[in-house]
Amino acid sequence: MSILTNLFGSVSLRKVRSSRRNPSVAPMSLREQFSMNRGHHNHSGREVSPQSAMVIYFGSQTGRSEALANRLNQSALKYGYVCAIKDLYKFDPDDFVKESIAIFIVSTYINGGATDNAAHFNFWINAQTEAESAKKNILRAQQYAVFASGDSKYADTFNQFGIAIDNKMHLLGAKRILPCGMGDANTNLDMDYATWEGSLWQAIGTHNLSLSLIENARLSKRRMLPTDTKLQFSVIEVLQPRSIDFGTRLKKQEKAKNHIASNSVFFDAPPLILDSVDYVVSDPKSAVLRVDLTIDDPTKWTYQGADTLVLYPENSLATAEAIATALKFKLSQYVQLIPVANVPFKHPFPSPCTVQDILTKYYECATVSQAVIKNLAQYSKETKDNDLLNQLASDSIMYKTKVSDTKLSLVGLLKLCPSIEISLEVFLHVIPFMQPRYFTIASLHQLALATVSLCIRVPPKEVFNDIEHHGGLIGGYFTDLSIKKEKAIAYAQKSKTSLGTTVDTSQHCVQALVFPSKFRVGPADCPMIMIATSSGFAPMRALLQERLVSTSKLQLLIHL
Ligand SMILES: Cc1cc2nc3c(=O)[nH]c(=O)nc-3n(C[C@H](O)[C@H](O)[C@H](O)COP(=O)(O)O)c2cc1C
Repeated sequence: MSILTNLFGSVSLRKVRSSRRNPSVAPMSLREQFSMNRGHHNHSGREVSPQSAMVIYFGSQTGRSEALANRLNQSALKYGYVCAIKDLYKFDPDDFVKESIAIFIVSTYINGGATDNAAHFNFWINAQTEAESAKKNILRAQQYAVFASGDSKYADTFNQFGIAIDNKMHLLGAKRILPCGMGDANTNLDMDYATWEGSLWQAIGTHNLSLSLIENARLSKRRMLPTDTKLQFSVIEVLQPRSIDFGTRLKKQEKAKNHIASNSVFFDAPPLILDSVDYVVSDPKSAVLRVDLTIDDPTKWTYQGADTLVLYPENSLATAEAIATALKFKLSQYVQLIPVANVPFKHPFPSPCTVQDILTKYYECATVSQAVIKNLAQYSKETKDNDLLNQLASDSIMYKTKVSDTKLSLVGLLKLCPSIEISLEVFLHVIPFMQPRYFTIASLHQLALATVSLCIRVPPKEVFNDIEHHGGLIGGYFTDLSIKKEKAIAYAQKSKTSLGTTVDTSQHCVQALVFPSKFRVGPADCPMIMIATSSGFAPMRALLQERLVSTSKLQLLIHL
């Protein structure tokens, strides 16, 4: 307790603004200032109200410091304090001098300078002199803390901007709450931040409310997870980020063990654009789709016939909407992921990200396994639903007849058991990640330079129209894409006369990669025998095309 008192004493204000006007009012400590404002949560964040106890300013180029500012805001809310986040781009000196506690979370950029959004704040603070500040009596009552975010690879200018702000604020007479935090993206920025944040709360005098912040989140959330699931990350709601450049950041973070994307191709694969989807076989029992994709940038993308295309499908928007409605998620909400300390972690989706993107791109929402049903059972509020889910989870025959054979989707299951209530955070630990699908390419690059063709076996057409039953994710995915393409063309044609609009392909592009395959044709004079059914025809089409290119005298015998 004496440590706390010491810490607390060291950051107490001599006088806050209101008490300065009235000498008879006793000075308030930082904790008292916070306490005065307890209960007035500012969830929307960035609008700073005059009575805000703490304003968090961030200077960020690619979003890391912005994300850390969100984390601090979230912690403050948990502790019940009024808090606001402000982009330094919107820095207003008139507001600033009235704010009693300012926290800066700032990254350093080129030559140790400010980030772009902090440029005019940097200009302002550099223009302030100690003498002027004393004369005008500004900043003297302000308390501040700085977390500098940088990279020790920039040895000479490591965290220079953050350090400069810390020194200058001190020089201008503001009271330093704790020493400048030194975040290093070259080692473990998250850990550096967590340590600094712990010290900040300790300095503020609240460390008796919890252990450390991340530890606290882990303990409180664990109880809500299914018994055999470990919390790997928590999810916080954030405002639309100023900069979303997760891919770039992730590449730079590759060295940090705990921060590798579960699959980095999510973020930087050059896209293919859907050209056409046709049924080459369509009978009531089975069907084969032929899909032609156009290569967006032929300089970055090449393949050989019969190579493997690794494709990342998406759930339909209708599916995401139905799940969001059933579970009361807000599709347009941005969420940020916070890794739990000391738990090995891989990014399941870019962070920040909208709930819509998470549900459509990064989680498998078509099929439901018995394991998923077992976990969901723990969140059903009505006995009837609970019993049914537990039966489906434990009885394989019942699962087969009611789920597997009927192709019941996650949406269908949520409709069947409407009392399931689950938070987004838990949902994202219960539902499996989206897995890539592998297809043999059925075309030859030399023949069709900008095209990739696929032959895909799918269930019959009709099933795709019903989101409560899945007809295989891939068939539904390509059907959806072709609808989006038709809409984009119709829109472009409608607008063409007045605006000369071209087709917006962004809505019907596909994220995919190529893996080399072992299927190769032998020398041109060597006979080939190929036997295939259904979509097994795909590699043959590619190999035949290759033969066509390599020989002028092709003799073809086809037996159907
Ligand atoms: C072009 C460039 C210049 C940088 N210069 C410095 C520097 O001089 N000192 C430093 O500590 N970090 C430097 N960094 C590292 C960034 O500060 C670090 O990656 C930071 O975490 C980025 O945060 P942000 O996402 O909030 O912009 C630089 C990064 C880039 C890309």
